[in-house]
Amino acid sequence: MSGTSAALTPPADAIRPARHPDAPAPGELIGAHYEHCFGCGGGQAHGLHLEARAGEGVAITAEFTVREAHQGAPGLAHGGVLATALDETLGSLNWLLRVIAVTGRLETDFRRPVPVGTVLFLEAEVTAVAGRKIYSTATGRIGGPEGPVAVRAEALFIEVKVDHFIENGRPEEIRAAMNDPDQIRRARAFEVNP
Ligand SMILES: CCCCC/C=C\C/C=C\C/C=C\C/C=C/CCCC(=O)SCCNC(=O)CCNC(=O)[C@H](O)C(C)(C)COP(=O)(O)OP(=O)(O)OC[C@H]1O[C@@H](n2cnc3c(N)ncnc32)[C@H](O)[C@@H]1OP(=O)(O)O
Repeated sequence: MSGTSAALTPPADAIRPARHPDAPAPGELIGAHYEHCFGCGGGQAHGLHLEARAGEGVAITAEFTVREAHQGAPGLAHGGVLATALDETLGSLNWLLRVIAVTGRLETDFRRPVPVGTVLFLEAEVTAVAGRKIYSTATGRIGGPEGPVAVRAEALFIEVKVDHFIENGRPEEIRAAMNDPDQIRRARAFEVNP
């Protein structure tokens, strides 16, 4: 059973997404946007350590290896962790648009169980943009990049100003992120439409 709610259907006046001229080249690895991000950061021992690469157009590919810490049922990935992998991959798309955006809505279909040790091959693309609303879709396959679909998602991201993080985040982490010596990561965390 699957379907998409009305909130994830772009309005009639939505436009096609435009890849930013300075977006990373297709095939280029997109590093972590934040060291302590549970989805992509290297500083999270039990995090997903998801690795994403720029694709053609406004598309991303990513890989995530399910580890013991990611179980829900014995030997199987937790559904929330799989949703995180989809969310993280979808979130990385915004780097190709050079827009800061947060997940407003994420609808997920779980089609096959995903055992520990499995590599999840993810693909995501932006399908439409309407004002601050960014519509996107993602799939996660097992057994190889062309393998069967285990999970898929439709999402709505909402563009925000950097103030969203500064006003809502905990001051300790905000200060530390602003002082990050990695200039690219700092820019990804805090620049708006550079
Ligand atoms: C330490 C700093 C680190 C900073 C990192 C920052 C950036 C990183 C840069 C690059 C990113 C790279 C990778 C990212 C990887 C991460 C992936 C994970 C992403 C996440 O995991 S991120 C966390 C979860 N996420 C939230 O924590 C959001 C909580 N939420 C809110 O903060 C507000 O809710 C907000 C801002 C979303 C909207 O609030 P708002 O006041 O600005 O705007 P408003 O409500 O008016 O909505 C405007 C229009 O969107 C429609 N709309 C809104 N929400 C909707 C919904 N759910 N369903 C259907 N439609 C919706 C309205 O209906 C209206 O539509 P209309 O314009 O047609 O009326």
